[in-house]
Amino acid sequence: MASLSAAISRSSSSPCFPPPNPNTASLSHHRNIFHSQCRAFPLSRPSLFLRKGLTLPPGRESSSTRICASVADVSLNLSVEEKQLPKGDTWSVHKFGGTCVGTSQRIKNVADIIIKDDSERKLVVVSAMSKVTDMMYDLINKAQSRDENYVAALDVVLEKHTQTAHDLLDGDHLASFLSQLHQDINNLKAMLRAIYIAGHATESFTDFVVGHGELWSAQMLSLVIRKLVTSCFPFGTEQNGVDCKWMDTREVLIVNPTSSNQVDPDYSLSQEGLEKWYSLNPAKVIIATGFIASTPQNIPTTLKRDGSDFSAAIMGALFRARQVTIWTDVDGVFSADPRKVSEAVILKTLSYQEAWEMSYFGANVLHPRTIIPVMRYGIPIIIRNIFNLSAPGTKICHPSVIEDEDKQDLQNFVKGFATIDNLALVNVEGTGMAGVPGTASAIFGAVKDVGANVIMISQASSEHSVCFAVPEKEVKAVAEALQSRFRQALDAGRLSQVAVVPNCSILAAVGQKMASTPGVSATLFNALAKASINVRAIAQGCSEYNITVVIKREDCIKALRAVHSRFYLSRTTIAMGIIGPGLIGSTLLDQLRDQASVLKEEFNIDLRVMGIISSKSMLLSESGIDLARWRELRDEKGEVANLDKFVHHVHGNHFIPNTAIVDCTSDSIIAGHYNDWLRKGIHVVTPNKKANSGPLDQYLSLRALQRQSYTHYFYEATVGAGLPIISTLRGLLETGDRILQIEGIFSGTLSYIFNNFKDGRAFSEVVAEAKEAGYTEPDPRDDLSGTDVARKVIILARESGLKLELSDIPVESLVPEPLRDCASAQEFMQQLPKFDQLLSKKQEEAENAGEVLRYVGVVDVTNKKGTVELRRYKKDHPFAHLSGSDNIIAFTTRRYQNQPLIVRGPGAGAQVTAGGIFSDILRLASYLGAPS
Ligand SMILES: NC(=O)C1=CN([C@@H]2O[C@H](COP(=O)(O)OP(=O)(O)OC[C@H]3O[C@@H](n4cnc5c(N)ncnc54)[C@H](OP(=O)(O)O)[C@@H]3O)[C@@H](O)[C@H]2O)C=CC1
Ligand SMILES: N[C@@H](CC=O)C(=O)O
Ligand code: NA
Repeated sequence: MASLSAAISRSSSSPCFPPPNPNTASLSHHRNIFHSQCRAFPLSRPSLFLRKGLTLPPGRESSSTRICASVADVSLNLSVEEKQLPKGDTWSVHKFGGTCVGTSQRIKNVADIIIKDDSERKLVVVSAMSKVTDMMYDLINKAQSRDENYVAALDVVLEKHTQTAHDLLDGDHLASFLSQLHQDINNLKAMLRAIYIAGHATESFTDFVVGHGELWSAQMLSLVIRKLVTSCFPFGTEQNGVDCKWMDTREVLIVNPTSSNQVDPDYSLSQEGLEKWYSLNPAKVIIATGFIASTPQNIPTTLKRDGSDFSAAIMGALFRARQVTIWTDVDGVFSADPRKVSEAVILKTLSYQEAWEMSYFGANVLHPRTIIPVMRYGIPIIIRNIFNLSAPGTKICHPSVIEDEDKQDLQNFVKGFATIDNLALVNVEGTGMAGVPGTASAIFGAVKDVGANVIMISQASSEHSVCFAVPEKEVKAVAEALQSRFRQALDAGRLSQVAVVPNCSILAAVGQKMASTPGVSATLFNALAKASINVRAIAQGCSEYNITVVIKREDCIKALRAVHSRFYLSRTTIAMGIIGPGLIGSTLLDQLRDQASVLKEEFNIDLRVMGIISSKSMLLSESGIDLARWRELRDEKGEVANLDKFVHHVHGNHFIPNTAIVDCTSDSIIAGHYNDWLRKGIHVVTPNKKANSGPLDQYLSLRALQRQSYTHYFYEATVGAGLPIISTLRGLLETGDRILQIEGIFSGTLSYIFNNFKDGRAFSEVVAEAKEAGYTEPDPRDDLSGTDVARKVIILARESGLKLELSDIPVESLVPEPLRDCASAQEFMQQLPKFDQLLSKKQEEAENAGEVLRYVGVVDVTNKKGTVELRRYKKDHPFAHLSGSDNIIAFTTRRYQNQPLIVRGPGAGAQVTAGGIFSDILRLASYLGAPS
């Protein structure tokens, strides 16, 4: 060691290490380091002098003064008043990190943002260009490990800044910057040489070298601003950019090291330094170096991790700024880690305390120490994304401000969720602990002795156990220490065990208003219970800023999603599974696609189609299928249909509060699952008539189950498609009316056929048109046979309280006898023209009698029976005046006895049917709490 210090001492006069140039402030620091390193001299006076700002000896002006003066310095002509630091609302502070100034284009963008900020005065803190700080550390590492490559590495640093300066500057600005840069590089070369010779760099040497990145970026930015503003105001004086100065914060910011490799700002010395600096450099725009500072002994130092954020916060406090904006590359603080929770949102506001809590739990928020300086003066910090200026960012401020702004916001109760993984729980248990003072002290004393960090503690008031979480890697030592510390108590049975529960995670909910809002923890635990997450331990501080639960590590993401969605997703977010993307299903998907954003924005209804299944294939999605592309996605990512897997997927995501299955098939097997789905809490919406017109006992049990379970089953489109038939009937019944008869034309297909089967047209041709128009059932024989009408009659009859089976309704089939057993609908359609005469004859007979044919259904509630038949009506009868696929349904009731209540309109077709299903889905959302 003796030889090393000798080498350093010698190097001061060595030709390899040129004597410091007294003309620059940075070199006066340089000399201080060098002196303190050699322990040969006390602090040099010139630098202290500078910071005190009393006088500047000739040739000893600060580098900032020098650079500004090289353009035109009018500041020295200002009055004493103008040289006094104005504080308060006029200042806005910005901090730009390394990525924000990573390229010349980005530096220009930063300059643009600063110019556009219309605050009266601006203080801008900049970091070194991205990667430069690492490059500077690398120089030191190379030099002290005697690697000659430090020289080449320094050339790279020089080249990077030279290139950037050429991109950004020209004329005098460029010349003055390059001259300073070369001077600095030469000095660094000399210092690095000394480090190379010594094979060692002290902390202050390192801090001095590393801080150059900030010096260069601050100088460049200030010159770019001058240049840009000058080009905008070529004839101006004050606006012409002269009023922008750069600040070497080592001349202002004074900090004291603390024991934990941190620093504490010395506010009064810094304030003094700032006043002096400002009296020499009064400016409305100041570009200050982040990260670097000096000790009270004038030794260069840094503000350590996240130092530039800290610099900005301290500056904000010193200037009593209006606000401090921290520019980064994210839109703000998320409500949860967006890599784990795709639904995570950017928080508009956070209180200072909430920001602390979130950052403790590893969220990407400011380091707590960054918040302290501004919190003292209630200065808000805004975190914004430089790459997305349209995002307003997250504002961290005093809670009273938040209350004013966000009174309505429910999510204010719990702001965010965070997790800590790789923990173990330690449980010390035994009857001998209760009422014995000192037990907790003995437990945590033993933990401290092995240097473990206790992350959370929980003790039940029965005092029979103390449980705490420590990092997994420390748990073995902790357990051993406790076993040994409590050996006697364990042997004597006063303690029953020291148990370790490995593989745990902590989930924390953070929110200031949790303290004053009853039910927050109930909601949290309810969400965990719903997702089947077992909670191992719980802690809530008296401040109630966070509730912490310990869970199994494997449950962590599931738990995070479950609780996040409970607080952040709208209560009317519905995970939907669509079965049967045929004519009606695919029309529904298109309607959902077109309407989804309006529903979300205006009604807070968030409908997510998590799966689509046909009889052959299915498409599943974790967060919701893009409905603009579902057909392509099905072709690309579709898998073989598996109904169980489908239902499990749609219902099993744990993070969407509601599930609905929409059955758009006409399949009775699918309808047979409704019971099971409702039992599981899955809501069902369908146009499929099979469940309600199937076996009576199954129908009755389905309805009973629905009523008991608070799970909803809607089927308006089963009768009259989108027409309000079921809802009208329900309305009458529920308000105490008595239904006497429901009579009508219930088949859109048969209505269309008989509205158009005239003027000598062929029956089969009109049937083909009805099929083409999408009015028919998948197999048109279901319509022509009268079965479809019979099913509707049964549905309405049962709705009215009649206990009828489908077989109780006699039907008159229009399907020619020989075609009833055709293998397929297609074959039936091909054969049908052969039988056209059958119906033509009936039609002619009616026509000749001045009548029309209509296929009607009747629910005779009084006589408890239903009928379905082809009838003839006079041409002046209301049923004779229909068009298209019109249905007409007349309700004769006690209230509507003389004049029946009539509902009429298109009763078939893809759009109106899908619209009816969609309307049922919205009815479900409104039952779940959507605004009306
Ligand atoms: N058309 C209208 O005006 C009205 C229709 N409705 C009802 O709407 C429903 C749908 O009619 P529509 O769209 O015309 O029929 P489609 O035949 O066009 O579509 C039926 C869909 O269901 C799928 N499917 C059938 N069985 C299964 C199964 N077991 N599992 C999964 N998917 C299955 C089919 O898939 P794949 O293609 O693979 O077989 C197809 O995607 C019917 O119940 C009908 O009564 C109600 C009111 C009016
Ligand atoms: N095929 C049916 C469709 C509606 O239920 C009809 O024609 O009415
Ligand atoms: Na309807």
